[in-house]
Amino acid sequence: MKNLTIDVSQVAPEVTQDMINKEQDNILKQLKTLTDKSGKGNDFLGWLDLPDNIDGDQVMSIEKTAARLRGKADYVVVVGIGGSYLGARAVIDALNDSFDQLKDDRKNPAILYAGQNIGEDYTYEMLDLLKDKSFGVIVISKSGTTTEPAIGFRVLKELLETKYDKEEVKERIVAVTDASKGALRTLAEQEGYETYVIPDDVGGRFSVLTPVGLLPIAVAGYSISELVRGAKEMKALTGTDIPFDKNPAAVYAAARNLLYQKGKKIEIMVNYQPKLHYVSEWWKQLYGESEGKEHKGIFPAAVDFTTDLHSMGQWIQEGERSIFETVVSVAAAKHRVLIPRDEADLDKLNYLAGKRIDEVNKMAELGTRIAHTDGGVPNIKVEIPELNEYYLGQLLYFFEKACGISGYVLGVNPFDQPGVEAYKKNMFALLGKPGFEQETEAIKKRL
Ligand SMILES: O=P(O)(O)OC[C@H]1O[C@H](O)[C@H](O)[C@@H](O)[C@@H]1O
Repeated sequence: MKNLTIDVSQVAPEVTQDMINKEQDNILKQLKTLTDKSGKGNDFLGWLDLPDNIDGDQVMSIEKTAARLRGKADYVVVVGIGGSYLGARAVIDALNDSFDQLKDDRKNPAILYAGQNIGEDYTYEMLDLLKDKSFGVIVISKSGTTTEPAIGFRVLKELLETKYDKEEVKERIVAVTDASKGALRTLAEQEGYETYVIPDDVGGRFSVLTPVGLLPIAVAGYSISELVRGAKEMKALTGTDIPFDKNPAAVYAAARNLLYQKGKKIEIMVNYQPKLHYVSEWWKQLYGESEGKEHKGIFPAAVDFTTDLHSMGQWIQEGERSIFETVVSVAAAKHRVLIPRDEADLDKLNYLAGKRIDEVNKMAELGTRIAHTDGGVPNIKVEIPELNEYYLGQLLYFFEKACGISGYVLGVNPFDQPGVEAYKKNMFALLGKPGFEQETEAIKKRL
């Protein structure tokens, strides 16, 4: 059975294989601190064991709820922000047909997202679409108090209540939140919604393998047991009993921290499959919130290639040399499309006639990698054999594990996000939220 692989052979001259090997002791020490749960933020390490802890009963319960929503609704809106939607969206978009939402013969509901922005037009247009459609809502918030999903849920709940009676509304809403705390928990209990719990010791950005990710993924029609199986395999492949050079998470953490120390302050995640766009978005939150603190941390950025080679390619090739790339590569495409032969050959493409489009994509990938390393952009390559639930499970858990190790190498607590509160405090002060009177007064003086 194939697995995810990592290739760090193209990170020279800044970082050499020898330097990576020399990091071995430090990295394995941080890995042990992580798995022993003896480091910073150790009350948020429940995600480490999720792949082993999810049992058949939990999977069955989630699948049963998913089947109910699938049976009732043509559209299911996932309401959540940050870690409460990015994991689900990463997996669903990676597996969905690119034109899923435009197909009339879909077997599963179209998944829509709300509460991840406060765009009034976005909200209006979603309500306008759904007003005469059959829809359901999965509302997800660990804290249960985040403003964006609270607004998103309030308007969708109101729409559901105008369309259906109380009992039917209950059948169409599922809440995923804290076991006992928060406004969403209180509301769900008052209204009698079905609920799933986000464990206390799992932070939002590490929650894709809890009902936060699993329920929407199951509603979209994908196998959550395969996803968990992949994560479980990656847990074993990144355990403390695995030698450093065979542990992809250890090697990734070592290489990116060495690059950072050499002045490579920005890591660009690269994909060659548009379906992976939201995997990069999920990864950006995972690494950005985990490492960006104490005025330290690699800035996680992302591009979709070859699309962005025609917009950002110039900067990457010849701009400031403060970047490195991590390419997420998928070895095999799911479908075959051959490039046709053309009599006139005006576009001079006949030399490619009969070749698969993926072959061209792969040569673009290889050519870009060589060009970028030649241009002073070190390259890490992470490869999965194909895009399916199992390998996505491996990929997600790999990045989570490496993030924990990497944050410890950097010396920060990778499992908190105190800085996110600053904008919220100002927004509440500006909006005149009760309890923020002093802040309101102070901020008004600055306007
Ligand atoms: O699930 P929630 O409590 O609504 O939080 C949703 C997101 O917003 C917060 O502000 C945090 O920065 C994120 O880490 C979190 O994933």
